[in-house]
Amino acid sequence: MGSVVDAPVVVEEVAENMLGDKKVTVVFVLGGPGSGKGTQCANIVEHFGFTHLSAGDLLRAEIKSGSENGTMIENMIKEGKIVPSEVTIKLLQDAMIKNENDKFLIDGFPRNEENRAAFENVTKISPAFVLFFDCSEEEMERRLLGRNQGRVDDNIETIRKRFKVFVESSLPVIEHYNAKDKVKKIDAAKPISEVFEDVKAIFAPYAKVA
Ligand SMILES: Nc1ncnc2c1ncn2[C@@H]1O[C@H](COP(=O)(O)OP(=O)(O)O)[C@@H](O)[C@H]1O
Ligand SMILES: Nc1ccn([C@@H]2O[C@H](COP(=O)(O)OP(=O)(O)O)[C@@H](O)[C@H]2O)c(=O)n1
Ligand SMILES: [Mg+2]
Repeated sequence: MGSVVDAPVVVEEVAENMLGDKKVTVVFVLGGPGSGKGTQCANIVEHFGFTHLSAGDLLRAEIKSGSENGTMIENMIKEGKIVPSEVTIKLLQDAMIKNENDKFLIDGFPRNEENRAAFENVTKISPAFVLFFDCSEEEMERRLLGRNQGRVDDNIETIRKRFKVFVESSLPVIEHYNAKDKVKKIDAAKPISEVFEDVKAIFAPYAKVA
């Protein structure tokens, strides 16, 4: 009988950041509700050739499509609660597979530890970095109440609940990545163009080759 020490070690290779046969770059864009994630993602798409995937937009599209999960998602959004990870991850994964780009901004995800761990386990994708828009609740509240997109969750009652969820569930995710030196924090309280100047400096290495 061969000793345990002599036994060949079989290392199972897990291909990191592969989506089918393409290698992808993913940036998580996080920050409280109203911090300007969607606004800045649109700028990044235009200047740096990323594809923007907003978890909230994908969930709202799922409600509109009349999917069997629609009512559950709608109720959770109205309450400011976080939809079960499997639903959101499937939407994000499908969107990345369908798109031929290999650079994605994932906006508003992961919003809690369950989101984060499940995404890592299911996709084996880790973010290149996490862009964190830091903004006071006072300013975010002002922006959300003026957003005027007809959203069922942009009312003061739901906004308060979303702030609480952000502090209790989403900030720990940012802390997790901060401990790995992966967080790039931006002062998001400034005017849109000034915030984008700071964003641009971070994305410079990803500049499109003309
Ligand atoms: N830096 C900023 N200064 C003032 N208003 C902003 C700024 N960034 C975004 N906004 C406005 O605030 C609202 C929320 O922005 P949005 O990008 O939808 O935030 P998020 O996706 O983080 O909730 C929108 O009406 C947007 O036009
Ligand atoms: N990862 C996510 C992202 C959004 N959501 C839900 O979608 C709502 C709106 O998310 P959003 O990212 O569009 O909101 P903003 O931060 O952009 O204002 C959240 O309050 C959650 O109810 C979720 O459940 N899980
Ligand atoms: Mg948004």
